[in-house]
Amino acid sequence: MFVKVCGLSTPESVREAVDAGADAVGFVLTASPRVVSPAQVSRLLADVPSGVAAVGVFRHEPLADAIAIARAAGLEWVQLHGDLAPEDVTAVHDAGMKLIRAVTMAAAADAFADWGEELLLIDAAVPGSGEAWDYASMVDVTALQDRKWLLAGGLDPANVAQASAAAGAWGVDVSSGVEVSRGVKDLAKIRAFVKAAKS
Ligand SMILES: O=C(O)c1ccccc1N[C@@H]1O[C@H](COP(=O)(O)O)[C@@H](O)[C@H]1O
Repeated sequence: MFVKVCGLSTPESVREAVDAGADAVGFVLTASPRVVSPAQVSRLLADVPSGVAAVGVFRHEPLADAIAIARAAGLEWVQLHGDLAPEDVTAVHDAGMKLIRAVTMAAAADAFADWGEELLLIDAAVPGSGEAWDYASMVDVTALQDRKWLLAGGLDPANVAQASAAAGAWGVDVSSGVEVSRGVKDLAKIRAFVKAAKS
């Protein structure tokens, strides 16, 4: 199970996620209680080994701005929430970056199709809200069969194993469920989440 831990803003939380076995770490570069600056991300990357994907998270920014900000931060991955078109996937790749394309669980069926992105992420209606949803509703979506896709929204150490199995997800992504309060990560929960997801 691929595990991404998102909304990291301190060296301690980055090190905990990496040591626990996370496959990807996320840095929020858009309006959020978890927002970090590109300069902060550059410093946090010192604790991310080459085998772990470091992802810049954006929502509603113009694509060119997101790419420029991610590049300034030293990131090779972007996670884009908001309205995207298939051409945007090409534009991210043309910029030499990899893409997590984020859609909500209520998106039109076409949004679940393979547009060529590295990973698809299926989230609650409001990203980063900690809101759980009907994960099992994804298990029969034909477009997701044999796809690399991440489940997100309302996951935590207690529900991640059951939720990912119910959805048929290839991986998971978490933010709120590993926090002690909004925007403040709980190191023990990060470790417990990765362990539960990979168990
Ligand atoms: O975490 C945020 O604040 C955020 C803001 C804007 C876009 C995406 C954001 N995070 C993503 O939301 C989910 C985590 O949701 P939850 O908090 O665990 O319910 C994950 O995909 C994050 O990358």
